[in-house]
Amino acid sequence: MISLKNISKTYTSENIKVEALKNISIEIEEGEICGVIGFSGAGKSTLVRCINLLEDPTSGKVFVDNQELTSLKSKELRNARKNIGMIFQHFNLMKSKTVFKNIAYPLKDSGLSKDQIKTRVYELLELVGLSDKASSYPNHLSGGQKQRVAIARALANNPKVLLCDEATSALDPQTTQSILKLLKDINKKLGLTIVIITHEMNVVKEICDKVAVMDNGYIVEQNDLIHIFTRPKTKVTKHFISTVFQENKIYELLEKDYFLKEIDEDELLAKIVFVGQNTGQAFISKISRQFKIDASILFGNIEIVQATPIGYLVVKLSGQIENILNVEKYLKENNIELEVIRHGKCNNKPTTKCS
Ligand SMILES: Nc1ncnc2c1ncn2[C@@H]1O[C@H](COP(=O)(O)OP(=O)(O)OP(=O)(O)O)[C@@H](O)[C@H]1O
Repeated sequence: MISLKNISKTYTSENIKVEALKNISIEIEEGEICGVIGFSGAGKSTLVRCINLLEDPTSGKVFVDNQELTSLKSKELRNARKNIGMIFQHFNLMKSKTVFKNIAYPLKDSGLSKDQIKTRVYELLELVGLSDKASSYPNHLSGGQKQRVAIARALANNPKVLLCDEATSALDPQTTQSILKLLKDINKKLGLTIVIITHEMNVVKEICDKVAVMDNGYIVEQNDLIHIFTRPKTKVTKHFISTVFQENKIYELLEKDYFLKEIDEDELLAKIVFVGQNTGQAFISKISRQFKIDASILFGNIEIVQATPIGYLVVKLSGQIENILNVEKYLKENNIELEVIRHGKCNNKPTTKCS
């Protein structure tokens, strides 16, 4: 549905050049929800604004619904843009107009009669759960309600794509959940393709099928959600995953706790990540029995990602080095990821693998 091919974008102002996007390519399938995550300044907004050509790429091609937008003249582009709705962090509603008029606004040149517009607006109000707010003004609505109006307005022309630029960043966690649920419902009901820009992995975790991770103008990693969660490759992806599992807090605790910091020669501190069916297996007692090692669970967490449980444990394994290496091998063979945090034999240096 969306295809970006070798997109670069360089901003030039007062002779200063900023390369916001560097040769980016991504394919987003019809009906998919794709999250774009990255730190501030990574290029996320620029990327999403290149999809509807609110920003003109410096080079590269943009295709939406099999149409190359980058080759269109301005009138054709205006028409093509009706296929792409967009919502923003601060809602961008017209304060002096009622909810009804805000939603009706994009329909003004649609050729629909007054009655048809009224029917359409009420349909949209029902879709976003605000049937009783038609005559309210934006200032009398909560943040979540304002974003619902913005969603209704973005969907007025029956677009096939919805772009969401930090759409939940100004909302509290509970309202964020309700807006994400609404987006998921709309995605299912209308088969809408959705691109969500965010800096929160919890948002991605909640509704995305696929994730693109951005850093310094590049997409450094893109994959389906479970893959990103269980086998992140880059440092920046690992950082975002760790925010969900609260990994940083775990490491802080480990640093503070003298006894864990100074583990014995025959001890190993490791992170174990396991997915789906593996979460139900008694692999801790299995490795303990089979390889004659002691295994203590120091921290544990199971997150549900797209209806798939992902388990995360920090364990201390004690035993002979050969046995511990066999444990590593066994877990790998069973598709369970083990990452060494610290090994006693390596003078407690973090993330050092011993053999
Ligand atoms: N209109 C502009 N003129 C010049 N530079 C710009 C412009 N818009 C963005 N930039 C620069 O391009 C880079 C990418 O910005 P962008 O807003 O796309 O990042 P972002 O990941 O969306 O950041 P944030 O999460 O803070 O919104 C930044 O270095 C930014 O300063």
